[in-house]
Amino acid sequence: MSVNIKPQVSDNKELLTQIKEEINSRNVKMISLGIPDMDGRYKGKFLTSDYLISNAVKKGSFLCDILFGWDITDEIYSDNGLFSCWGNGFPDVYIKPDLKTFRYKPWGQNTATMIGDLYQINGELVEVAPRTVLKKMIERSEKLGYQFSFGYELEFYLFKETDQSIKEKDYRNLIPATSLMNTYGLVEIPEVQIVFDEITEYLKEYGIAVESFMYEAGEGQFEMSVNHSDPLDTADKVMLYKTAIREIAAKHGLTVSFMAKFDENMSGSSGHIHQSIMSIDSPDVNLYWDRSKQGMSSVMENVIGGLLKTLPDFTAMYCPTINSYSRLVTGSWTGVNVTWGVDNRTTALRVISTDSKSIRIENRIPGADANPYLTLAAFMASALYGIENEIDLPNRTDGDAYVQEGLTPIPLTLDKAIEVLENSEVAHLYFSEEFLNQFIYTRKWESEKFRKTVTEWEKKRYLERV
Ligand SMILES: NC(=O)CC[C@H](N)C(=O)O
Repeated sequence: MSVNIKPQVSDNKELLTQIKEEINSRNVKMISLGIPDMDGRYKGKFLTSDYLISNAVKKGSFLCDILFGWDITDEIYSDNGLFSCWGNGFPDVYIKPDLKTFRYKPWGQNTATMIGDLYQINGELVEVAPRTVLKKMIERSEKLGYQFSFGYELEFYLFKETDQSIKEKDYRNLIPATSLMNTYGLVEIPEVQIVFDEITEYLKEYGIAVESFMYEAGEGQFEMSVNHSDPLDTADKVMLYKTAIREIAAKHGLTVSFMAKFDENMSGSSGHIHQSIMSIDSPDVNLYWDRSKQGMSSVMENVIGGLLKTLPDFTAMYCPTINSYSRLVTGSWTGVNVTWGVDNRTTALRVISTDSKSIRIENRIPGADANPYLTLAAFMASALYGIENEIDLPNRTDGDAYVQEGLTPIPLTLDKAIEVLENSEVAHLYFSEEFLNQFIYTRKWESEKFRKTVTEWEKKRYLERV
């Protein structure tokens, strides 16, 4: 929830009054109203504040359902059986704003943002929309009495480039914002510091708390985390955070990349997820802590059991692009096998069991390129599966998980990950058929596009040799 809106208010009438006050006092002219698409990107329309208040808050804002009919480059999918396709004539759907998400945009041109839910004209929620998918998973967890809490770490690269210069250079020889590898370095570089001062200041006013930033293990790579919150709020924040950093960096002539592995010689960009579970009845009690043991509870053991059992099933959601898999390599600080450990950064799951409040599980598989609504839904499905079936705690891995024998690898290509997801019983128990079909189709499409591509690597390797 935005800091602009008083958090305790849940009544729509009162929220609307506050939004009107914000619009007037800050002279907001345009409001971007959007939803996450299948890749977790913020898509929708800019509405005038007058139109939003007089019309769209009640009736929603209409747009073509093509948002789920094309890929990341806006190329239209060819299957006429999809939710959105030529065969259906691309009808309208509408976004109904979630009033709690209103945020004044301090770096904008008298603008604010809102996120909504996507409905069909008949009033039904769009089943394939990622925010619908996550909301349904939340409903399911709440019915069982669980309130999930998530924090999100994101790594990204900053380049001294614009969209135009990157195109002109044909994506080669991009200049990083810092050209020295200096992980955890505390040397202040004024031109970088200014950007991060602005980002943290603006994000704070925007209602997205960021505690720190650091130089990561790549030239021009940084890490900045989104503080923990409930699943929907976290996913909303991650989507807006990515958009915000992109916009603020662009003001300084910089381009941000959340690609999982932009260069094989540089560190990958992760989207590590930190997670714990509270009881709905006592939201301050972390159910992962067992007081009598001064450590991990049986709920936490079951969750780890469920997560490990289904890590391969959901790898396609944690690593959704062709490029995601170039990040998953030995020694890259990411998990590559189905393992858990205590404060072990070589395993897929890292248990952080400091104290009764902050005991949690870090999932180190997801990349920064993943859709946060789907990574959180997948995480929740695995956790609920573990709890509902009382899955035993698997053996823990100590030491270097990259070199130990007998460990099961997670799927290491998109094709493999799609195949496992398609055959997953658990996925079909926790996600709707309509969503799974759409998601799997879109990932197969990515894979097929790549299969037909001749890469630079292939040319350099084979051209005059074979
Ligand atoms: N902060 C870290 O642990 C490094 C993570 C690593 N860059 C990854 O891609 O997973």
